[in-house]
Amino acid sequence: MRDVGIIEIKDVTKVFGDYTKEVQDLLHSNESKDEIFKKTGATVAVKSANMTVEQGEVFVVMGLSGSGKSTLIRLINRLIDPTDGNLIVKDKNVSKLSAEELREFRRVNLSMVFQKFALFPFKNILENAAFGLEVRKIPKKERLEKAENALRLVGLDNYKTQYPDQLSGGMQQRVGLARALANETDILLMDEAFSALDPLIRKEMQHELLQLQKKMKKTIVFITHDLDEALSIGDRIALMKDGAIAQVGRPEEIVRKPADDYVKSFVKDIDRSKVLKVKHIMTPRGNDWISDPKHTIDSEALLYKTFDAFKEGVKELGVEENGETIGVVEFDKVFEVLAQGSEVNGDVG
Ligand SMILES: Nc1ncnc2c1ncn2[C@@H]1O[C@H](COP(=O)(O)OP(=O)(O)OP(=O)(O)O)[C@@H](O)[C@H]1O
Repeated sequence: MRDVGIIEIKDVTKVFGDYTKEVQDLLHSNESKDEIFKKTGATVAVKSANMTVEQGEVFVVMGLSGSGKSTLIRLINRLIDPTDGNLIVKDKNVSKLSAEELREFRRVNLSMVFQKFALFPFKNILENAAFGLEVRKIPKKERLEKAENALRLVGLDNYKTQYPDQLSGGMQQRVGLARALANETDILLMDEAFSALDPLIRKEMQHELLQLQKKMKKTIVFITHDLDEALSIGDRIALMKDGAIAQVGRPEEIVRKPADDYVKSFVKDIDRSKVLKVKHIMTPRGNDWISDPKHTIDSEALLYKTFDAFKEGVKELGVEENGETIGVVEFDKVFEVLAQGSEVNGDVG
């Protein structure tokens, strides 16, 4: 892990409309987005946002419609220019790049996956997956090879000669993912990438993304308005409200230690056993480790999956990742986490 994040968002504000002195003063005096719009006609899409995305993590940006998620992701690849603040991606200040530098920078570093993306009906799956590379004028042989590798990663290599209308919605979305993976960039920006899929397929895609991520170790910024999705795939989550970031934290922090009443209201009705994973509450294997517990569970398993073992009288489970025991989860801890309510800023750890 690097000392600094791969993406650093520093005091970034985006205002649509004129950034007049009046707007700036209202922002400084912490006036609400609605009031600023009423008084000036300017929309505050992102407000003094600060966050750091670490290399190799799945960083989820979550919030209601209009909270500023899409604007934030578009600021990262500078499809939108910030009104104020700095965006540092891989040590480069993206706001300062010339048009030419920006094009090259995006090509090497950033790929984007959208909810809806154009698959060309007259191109087969392989050609569709290679389309991003075609735009970049990569020679045909090379781009088809890369696209084929990417299709293999998403489990679609057997379908490469099919056409989009022969594939299900979930499979089509995988082609979109393959198209982004074929670019071989370190960073993937995913904007509501699974939101158009029906619930079961969506769960499946979330699972596959995490499996892929274990192999690829990309840095993924994933936007969603769905709390379950955020909790299930995010290493960390930023929750946005009216353009501001209300909290950044690991899933269990968001659920157990909401930073304010807004975050608390977001998480209050969730079934913790179905969103928190074993890895979220385990005690990591330390120097004082004596021996592996007899019974084990996968680190990605949801908490309710521990119930059967605990019902049998087992008191603790070894937590496994890639066949290695990385920690332990005790019955008492699971019980404590499921039994307690969340406390705003409370010390519940
Ligand atoms: N091009 C634009 N011009 C003016 N206002 C805009 C523009 N794009 C976004 N906005 C406004 O900025 C705010 C943030 O929008 P944004 O699309 O980033 O939110 P979001 O959280 O991604 O919402 P959704 O989930 O509905 O896509 C909203 O109030 C929106 O109306």
